[in-house]
Amino acid sequence: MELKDYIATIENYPKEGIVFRDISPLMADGNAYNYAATEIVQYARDKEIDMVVGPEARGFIIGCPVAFALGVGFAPVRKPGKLPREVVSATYEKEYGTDTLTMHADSIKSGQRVLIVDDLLATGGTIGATIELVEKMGGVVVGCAFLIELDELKGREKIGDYDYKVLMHY
Ligand SMILES: O=P(O)(O)OC[C@H]1O[C@H](OP(=O)(O)OP(=O)(O)O)[C@H](O)[C@@H]1O
Ligand SMILES: Nc1ncnc2[nH]cnc12
Repeated sequence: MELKDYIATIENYPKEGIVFRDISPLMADGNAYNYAATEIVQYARDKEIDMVVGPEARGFIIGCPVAFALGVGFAPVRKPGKLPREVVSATYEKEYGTDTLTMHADSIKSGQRVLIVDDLLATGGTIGATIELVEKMGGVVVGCAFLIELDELKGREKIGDYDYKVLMHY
């Protein structure tokens, strides 16, 4: 299946100069959605994953079906103020200023093997902070999977030597 047929490209959204890659046509097509999630499940199958972790909001869309298919739990990464119990936090640099992500402090047990799933890798700030959060709780990041990588933004550098899988490059 040619997954790029299910990605909409919107120029100058949400700001002038940004080329937005929209996954909603892929989500709207049952075969494409199933195919994409299954590709990630196959990547993860032999990694003995204990938990899938995904950043809000689009990381939930692809991370939850992957966790369900693997028969493991899903732990959300959220923006500050959204989780009601004790959290761990990680702050990362954005193009202008900083941003913070949080997870419930008990959402990963020490030694658990974690797959991080998100829709898109851009500058890598989100994946870098998510790896930091998982490791703060003693989790072991055994893989990272994305539908899309925007190669020019070099988010790959934030992943370093961690294993990763991408279904589409732009
Ligand atoms: O590699 P980065 O530069 O960190 O960018 C990638 C992140 O940006 C988008 O999420 P966004 O923060 O727009 O939130 P959303 O999923 O709620 O739309 C995308 O879903 C990734 O999580
Ligand atoms: N160009 C882009 N398209 C869609 N989601 C994004 N998240 C960060 N950059 C993005």
